[in-house]
Order: sequence, then structure tokens, then C-alpha cells
Amino acid sequence: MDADTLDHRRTRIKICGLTREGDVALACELGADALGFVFYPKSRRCLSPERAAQLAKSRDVFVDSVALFVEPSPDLVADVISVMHPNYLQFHGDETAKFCEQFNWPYIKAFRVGAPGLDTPEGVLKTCQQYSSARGWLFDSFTPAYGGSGHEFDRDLLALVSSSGNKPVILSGGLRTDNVKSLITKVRPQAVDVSSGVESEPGVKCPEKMRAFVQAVAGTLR
Ligand SMILES: O=C(O)c1ccccc1NCC(=O)[C@H](O)[C@H](O)COP(=O)(O)O
Repeated sequence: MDADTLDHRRTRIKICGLTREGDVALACELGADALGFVFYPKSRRCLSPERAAQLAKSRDVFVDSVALFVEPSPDLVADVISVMHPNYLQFHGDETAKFCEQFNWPYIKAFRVGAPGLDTPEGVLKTCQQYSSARGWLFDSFTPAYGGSGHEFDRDLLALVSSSGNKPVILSGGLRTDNVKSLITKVRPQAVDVSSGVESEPGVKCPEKMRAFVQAVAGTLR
């Protein structure tokens, strides 16, 4: 591939838990591929559909928006779809495939690796395969907060999923500038997803950490 050609195998980046216009603008300027907005009421990053729509509207063209939920009511999801028109829904709880599919909207299923049933490579693969209608499988840590905790998990549990080539793998859970490159080499995800690793406090992104994270991912291939 010559130096003037964009490499389609580059690792994509999703920055999650955005709550401020300035952070959305910087994420776009740095080249993030997707931005995540949280609709889980217990999260300190939770937004109303109207506020998320306002933030998402300020993003650059061709940057995807993702709406995150934990076992939401169907009415909340329908409301977010109608107000914000996210590119993807992302489900972080124990939602069934049938639940995720009911909205007829592209969705990503997040898995809390280490939870019962997701604590062996075989268990992880078997659980994921129930979500063949998902556009991607996202792997996060198993914590009471459901996401955005900064906790890592045992990446060896992804061995079968990574080699199955079934679905785009999105690696998440405790990613930071100092560990993301080696974890990309180990797991070979299509994309990485980060929240607290680029924050100064929940919902407040740190420009230096965001820049350093994007630089650490740049040049890596899936
Ligand atoms: O960010 C939240 O507060 C959140 C709450 C409930 C479910 C999901 C949530 N965030 C999901 C994300 O996609 C995060 O980027 C992911 O959990 C990784 O977080 P971190 O380990 O802090 O990078």
C-alpha cells in the first residue's frame, strides 16, 4: 500500500461517554470514527435524548453516533431513535437478541467478559453467536457499573472469538494509551472503544489523553 492511500485495515476508534460539545469537536478533529452517548440513568455520563441529539448533531460528517443502553424500556430506545437518529444502538445488559432486533435498527451487542457463562473462551463464543444479527460484538469488563469503569479483563477469554472471524470485534474495557497498542496486537480487533481512559473525570474528556490515545492506535492494523 503506498503512502498516499488510506489503509482500510486501520483500527477504528470509538470514543464513548461524551457529554460536552468541545469533547465532540476534539474527538472528530483527532479522527475518531464513532462517538458514544450514554442513556443509562445510573451513569454519570447519562444524557437526555434531546441533549444527545444536540451533541451528535455537532459531530463531523461521516463520524458515526452510537446510543448506549442497559436493559432499557422499548419506549426509551424508540424515543432516542426518533430524536437522535443514531447510526447504531449498543446494548450493555442482558438483553436478548430478540429484544435488540425489535427496533429494526443496526445494533452492537456488548458482552461483560468474566460474567457467568462468559468466563471461558467457549462460553464467550457460544454467547456471542446468539447475536448473529448484531453488526458487531463489543467486549467489555464485568463490573456493577456495566461500562465506563476503566476495568480490564482477561483478554485470553477472547481467543476463540478473535479467531472465529464471525463478526467485527470491538475491544473495550480499561483501554489506555499505555496498553492499547499491545492489546490490539494480541486481539486484532476491528475497533477499540474507550471512555474513562481518556477522561479527567466521568463525562469530562481530557484533551491530552484523547490525543495520546489516538496517536497510540494510529498505524495499527486489524
Ligand atoms: O460509560 C458509561 O457510563 C456506561 C454506562 C453503562 C453502560 C455502558 C457505558 N459505557 C460503555 C462504553 O462503551 C465504554 O466505552 C466502555 O464501557 C469502556 O469503558 P472504559 O473501560 O472506561 O474505557
